[in-house]
Amino acid sequence: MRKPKSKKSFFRKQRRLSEVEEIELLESWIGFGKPDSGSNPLSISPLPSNAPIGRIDDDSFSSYCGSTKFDQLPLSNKTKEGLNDSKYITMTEVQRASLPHALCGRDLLGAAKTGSGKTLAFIIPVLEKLYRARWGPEDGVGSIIISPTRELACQLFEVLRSVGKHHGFSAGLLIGGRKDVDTEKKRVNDLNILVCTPGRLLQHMDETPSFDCSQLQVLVLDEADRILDVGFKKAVNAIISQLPKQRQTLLFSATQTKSVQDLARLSLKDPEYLSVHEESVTATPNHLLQTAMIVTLDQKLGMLWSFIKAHLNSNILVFLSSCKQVKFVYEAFKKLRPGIPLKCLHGRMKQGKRMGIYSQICEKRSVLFSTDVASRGLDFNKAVDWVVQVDCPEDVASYIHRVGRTARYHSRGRSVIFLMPSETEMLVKLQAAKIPIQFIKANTKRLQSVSGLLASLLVKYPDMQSLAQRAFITYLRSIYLQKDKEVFDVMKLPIEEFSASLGLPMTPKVRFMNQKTKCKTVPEEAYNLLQDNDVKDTVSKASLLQDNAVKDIVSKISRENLASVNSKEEMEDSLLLMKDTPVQRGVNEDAVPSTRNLKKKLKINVHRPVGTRIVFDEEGNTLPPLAALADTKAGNGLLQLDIVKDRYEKVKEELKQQDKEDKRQLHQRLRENRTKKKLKLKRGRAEEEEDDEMGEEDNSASDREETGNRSTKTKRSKIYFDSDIDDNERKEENDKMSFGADSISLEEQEALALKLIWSN
Ligand SMILES: Nc1ncnc2c1ncn2[C@@H]1O[C@H](COP(=O)(O)OP(=O)(O)OP(=O)(O)O)[C@@H](O)[C@H]1O
Repeated sequence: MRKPKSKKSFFRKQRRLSEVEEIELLESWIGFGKPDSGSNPLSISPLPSNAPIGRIDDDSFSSYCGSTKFDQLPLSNKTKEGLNDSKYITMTEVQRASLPHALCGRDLLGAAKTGSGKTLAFIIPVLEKLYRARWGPEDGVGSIIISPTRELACQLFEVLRSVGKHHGFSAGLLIGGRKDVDTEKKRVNDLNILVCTPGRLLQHMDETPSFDCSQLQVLVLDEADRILDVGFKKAVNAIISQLPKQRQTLLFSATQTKSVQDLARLSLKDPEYLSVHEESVTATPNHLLQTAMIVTLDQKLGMLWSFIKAHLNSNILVFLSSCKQVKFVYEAFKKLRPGIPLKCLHGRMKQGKRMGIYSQICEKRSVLFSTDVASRGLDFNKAVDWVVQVDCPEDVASYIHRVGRTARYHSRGRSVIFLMPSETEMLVKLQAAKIPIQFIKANTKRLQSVSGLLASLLVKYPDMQSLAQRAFITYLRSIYLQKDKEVFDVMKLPIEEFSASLGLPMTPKVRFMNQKTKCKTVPEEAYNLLQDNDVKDTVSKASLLQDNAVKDIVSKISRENLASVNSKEEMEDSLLLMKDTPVQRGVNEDAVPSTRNLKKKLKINVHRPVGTRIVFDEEGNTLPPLAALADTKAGNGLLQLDIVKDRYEKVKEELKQQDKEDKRQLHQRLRENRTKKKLKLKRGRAEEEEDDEMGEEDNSASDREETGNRSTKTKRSKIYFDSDIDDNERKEENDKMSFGADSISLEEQEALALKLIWSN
């Protein structure tokens, strides 16, 4: 709802200085007209008397373009002091390129690699613009900085606080997940700079009566392409419709949008497009060493576990595709105790906890399991050594942002992505986007399988079983919902093996997957073409076909196009081997990490008897081998295996029954709860009506309170989604709302309505 224009604008006009006064003011604090030709090699030309406030003429503009240090720019002393205190002396490339334009008041689209210092490129102009306009508390909101996630908003707020600490502006952090909305509502209009997520900002625009942005001077969208993305489309359109058109707009991201439609929504005025690293050989930071491995879905967790065990002294950021997967892997690995602190971060966590995790990861060696909530903008104090992408990102932009959490500013970093054989098309896309990746193989001697351990955990901790089931379903759903069908095909996934790899005794039903189409993925003729009987016995049909797909894709990638990477020795690692890199050597089919070989070598132990005791050493290693299977190697192996299989089947059956019973009980409980809630609501309304009749003579204060309460009771509150609950989860919520398995049937609803009528 657009509010009527306040009287403030009128007073502000009255307060505005004459042009001459403005120029004098500028001169007094930025030293125009007094070039220090002695110490400063780049003397600053005086501002012409007719230059509008906040703009630099063409001559002086070009001299600023050559500046390399912040103190060579016409910045206020307060900003300069703030920069000095924060140890920002020399400008980065993106700052050098964008600051002169932004200080001229131009609209900007800035694109530069991750970790290249884009934050200061918009924080400084925000401070300067308001300073030049002599913004004060009574002027209200002068600048809005929008970030797609809460953590990033907090980080931006901290940078603003440290660089702007000598200024007198008030700034506020408006993000979801905070309960004190009412306090925020009272104070939001006194703030000059808002750092916020789209959901919370829109909530204030809609619900806070005094909220006024009509005087806005600068709008900043950090991670602009994400904010202009479909996920935020409605919220952003609603926000922009309430902002004045006369403003400066700054858009920054490592993967900038050029979509005319997107930009039209922002009504940019003759914007400058600065793509700082467009000429660069790579789209990712130069100090980042990127690798890829072919890992089948059922081997992912074993590979991740082995990776963590091989890098116990590193800070590792692990990306998974959904909150539920993060929860499961985090809980399971925590119980298996790898010997390094584990943390998790996802959109479903309480805000306080999320912030705690974020600051902890900046300090210690640890492993952080996260959804894409941590993929954009977060700096982690340059502390991340490794980025591991267990699940493939949705697109190239996502990949760039994820790996960009390491190798920030001048620091080094490494990354590895686990690609399933069916996802190798992603490599072609990454290569086309100038991302240099080396293929690596795992050192099979160091690989440890965890599926057996997980199966035991699931028996020991029943809660873990539902976590595993949900992780399984949400993963498949996330693949199913992916837009890029060239890369993501849920029908190509080895579902049974995946389920077993999570330790599940049986494969959960996946409603959205049609079994018939599933069979189509592996045509019988294609399988028969493979003559190797030995292989036929041991390897699933699906993985064989996927092997061929890998080879096809790898052959597409030409050696010449790959940018040079650091020496092999540097990358040789105890777990990751660089020796056979088919991408670099050209096509060598033998060198392609075959799922067949991996499968043999990994020996995933899905048939280990459930409930077998696991013994750990002090580092969290399991003490091998598990007795039952060790015996199979001995003479009585077959007999032992039969016993184990029998027991496994029995437990499987028991769990199946238990599962059915649990589901039945859960449904019953949900039904009861709903009935209770409805009855309670009904009773509450009846009481209120009674109170109304009795309390007609109450004083006005209590009347007001009553009206307020009632309005909150009857008002259907709007849901402001925060960005950082991942899209899949959101879709899932919607699914639940519309087709929820637990929703009551029509008959039940009718019965319930009758019950309510009779109870009156
Ligand atoms: N001029 C500078 N001098 C020294 N350090 C700097 C400078 N500018 C930025 N940095 C540091 O570089 C790191 C990355 O900066 P920043 O977070 O702004 O990068 P970014 O380009 O916004 O990254 P992303 O694309 O991931 O959001 C930060 O730790 C920041 O403190």
